[in-house]
Amino acid sequence: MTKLMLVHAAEIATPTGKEAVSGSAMNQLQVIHDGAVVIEAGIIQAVGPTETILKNYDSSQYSVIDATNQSIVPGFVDSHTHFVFGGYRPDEFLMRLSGKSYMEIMEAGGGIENTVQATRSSSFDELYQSGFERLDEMLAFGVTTVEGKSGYGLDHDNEIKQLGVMQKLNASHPVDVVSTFLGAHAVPREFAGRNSDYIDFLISDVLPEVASQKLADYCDAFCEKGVISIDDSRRLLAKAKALGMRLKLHADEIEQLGGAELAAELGAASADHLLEASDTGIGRLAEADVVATLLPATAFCLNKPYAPARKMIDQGCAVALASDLNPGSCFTGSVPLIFSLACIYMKMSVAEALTAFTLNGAAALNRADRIGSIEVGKEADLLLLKYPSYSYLVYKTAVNCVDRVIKKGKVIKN
Ligand SMILES: N=CN[C@@H](CCC(=O)O)C(=O)O
Ligand SMILES: [Zn+2]
Repeated sequence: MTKLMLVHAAEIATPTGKEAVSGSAMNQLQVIHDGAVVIEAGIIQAVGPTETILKNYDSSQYSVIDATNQSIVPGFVDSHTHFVFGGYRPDEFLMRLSGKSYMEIMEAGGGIENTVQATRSSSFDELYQSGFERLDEMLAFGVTTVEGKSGYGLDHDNEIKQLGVMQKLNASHPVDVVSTFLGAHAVPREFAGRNSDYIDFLISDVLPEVASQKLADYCDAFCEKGVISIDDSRRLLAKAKALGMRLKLHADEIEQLGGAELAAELGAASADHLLEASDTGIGRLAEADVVATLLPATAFCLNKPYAPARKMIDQGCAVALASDLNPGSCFTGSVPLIFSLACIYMKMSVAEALTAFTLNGAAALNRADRIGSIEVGKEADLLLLKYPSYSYLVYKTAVNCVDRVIKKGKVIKN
């Protein structure tokens, strides 16, 4: 049994609780100075001042890490990514730099469809290998749990292939992978102009297998003008819910369609993007306890206005932050970049951003009872930062502050 003790951390900073934290409570962290954490069998046994912990626990029975001059925060939970895919799309990035919009590129046959072709022609092993390397990169930023979506297969076999890759990555990589079925990411060429027929196909030919074989925990749709309509999203997600799956929704990213309202109506775990969410939609998310997952690196890469995080928190929403790592709109999983964007441009406090990237990310994956905070009984997913306070996550601007990563009580990145 691995027994680990971290002592003399300049600061242990964590949100607390077993569910999403909303509104003004997002700003309330528990901060312990000269703190210690006791871990046995991957589970946190005690957290407190080092002096108290050393009185109650015999340190000679533990591997001890001296965290002097360092701070400890929970492992980051990146609750929205598309990290399993074939091929790259740098040409589209350059097209956007010279003025083309994301939707113009997609409508001209590029965008997601490009990655669909490359993913279909990639083998399972190729996707597994590149997925593994991307998880390594995320781990280096302190991400200990990641959500990954299918949605680059858009046919039966290739959607199942992507989900299978994520299942194997979850079993073999130290980072935990939570899978989402995003067959409704776009309408593939074979179904061009027959959007509702494509949703019928997903409902009859793919979704039942995904649900019954437990290939994904969540079902999601890119609910956007010209992609998947509100009605088709509702039909698909209602069916997924009836089959026992939990729901997410790409909502109100580019146009205000009422995606936030739909996510609330269906009781989704999260509504994601929300750059254009209406005031009514924001109110509904707060009422229905749907986590508002914001992806500022995407707004940054697309040069769009950021989601109204301040308004959402002030209106009582639980906000999560995630990367949206994908080969098109946002090819970065940079946690430090996201902290900077959230605090400098979205007016979140560093404490709110930390809550958003840990406990609320965990809540967006229905795992807040197990991960997302440094509390007795939770899995020991912790980060030792190179600096003495969590405020350096923003103060040391856009630079990785993570020194060591502890996953389920084991040091996995030194
Ligand atoms: N908006 C839709 N899906 C992704 C982009 C996927 C892609 O362009 O490949 C997103 O969340 O940003
Ligand atoms: Zn996405």
